[in-house]
Amino acid sequence: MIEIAGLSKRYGEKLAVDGLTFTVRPGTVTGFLGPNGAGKSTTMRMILGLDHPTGGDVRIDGRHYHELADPLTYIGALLDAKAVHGGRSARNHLLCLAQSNGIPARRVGEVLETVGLTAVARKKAKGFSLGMSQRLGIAGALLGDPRILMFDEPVNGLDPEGIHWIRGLMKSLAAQGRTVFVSSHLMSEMALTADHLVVIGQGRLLADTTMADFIERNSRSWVRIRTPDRERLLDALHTAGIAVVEAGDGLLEVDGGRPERIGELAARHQVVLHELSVRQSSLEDAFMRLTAQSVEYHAQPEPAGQSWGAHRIARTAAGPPAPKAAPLTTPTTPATAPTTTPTEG
Ligand SMILES: Nc1ncnc2c1ncn2[C@@H]1O[C@H](COP(=O)(O)OP(=O)(O)OP(=O)(O)O)[C@@H](O)[C@H]1O
Repeated sequence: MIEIAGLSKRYGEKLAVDGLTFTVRPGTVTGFLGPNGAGKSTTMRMILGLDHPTGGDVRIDGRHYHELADPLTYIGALLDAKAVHGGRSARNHLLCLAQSNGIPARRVGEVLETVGLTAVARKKAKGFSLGMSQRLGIAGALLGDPRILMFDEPVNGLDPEGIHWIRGLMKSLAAQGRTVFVSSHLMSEMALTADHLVVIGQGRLLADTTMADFIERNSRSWVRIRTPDRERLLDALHTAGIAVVEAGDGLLEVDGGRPERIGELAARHQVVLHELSVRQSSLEDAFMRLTAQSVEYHAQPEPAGQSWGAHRIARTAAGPPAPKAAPLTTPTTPATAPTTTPTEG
């Protein structure tokens, strides 16, 4: 277990980590998400005692990192895949780590096998691709057979087979009851791997919740309609008490995922439909909404409005709700209230 309490880190004027409190528990993969510069790596460095906190506390199974004898046997980490002496072979690099942590040399062969580097074990690390270096870093993390594993952006540089492999590895480590803490800035990646999510932005905690809860709160669907009989359909929808928004390009949208009622209503009023489709918001969109205020480096202005930024049609009695980002901090227990409000009877 990793316990983080009121953790802060200041670099001069920059408050990189700002009062973070959360716990990473065993038996699950916990995804650590945040946009670039959010403070993920700084937090991970403080967990490993590589950076000194300005305030707060980090404990690994109840102890500070520097209090751990043979720390690699408690917590294994991959922070920077290229932080390896390039002149050493993969095998020698791991042997040095093993010797300094009281780990038997036979583990070196085992972890090289696990990460698929046996064939290049005697090659110098400086010749490794980023993907091979990631695998070597993961081998180093696994070396001491630790109960806690921490990976900073582990899929970086891996090919699709490698990405598939690392997902499986993380899940199997968690299934063995280990604590697995993995950072990413890709929600879509975490959705496939993590059971729990800790989201930060500009060093602050934005969400600490289960993946299932995040999906339940943020999975929205709506019905998209294209019709040449726009006015007649609007009248019919209005009379039926169904709220609708105009989404530009002549498109109409109704919150919720029940196209049957709209299709039947259109048929009753002899309205021609050119499109009636159910659309689903992506978790990546939800993550971007959650962190929108805390993105440090914008490559370009905010993208032109998703449909829900579209203006509501004045004649509707009650339009569908604006999208809700997850609350600033969410409980670890599943939520009961869905974010989508039904718009029709
Ligand atoms: N040694 C340092 N000196 C000064 N500022 C630093 C230092 N390390 C990190 N920072 C700053 O602290 C903030 C958090 O950086 P950090 O690398 O922890 O973010 P991150 O979430 O890991 O980002 P990324 O996803 O881009 O790796 C950034 O603004 C960064 O510029």
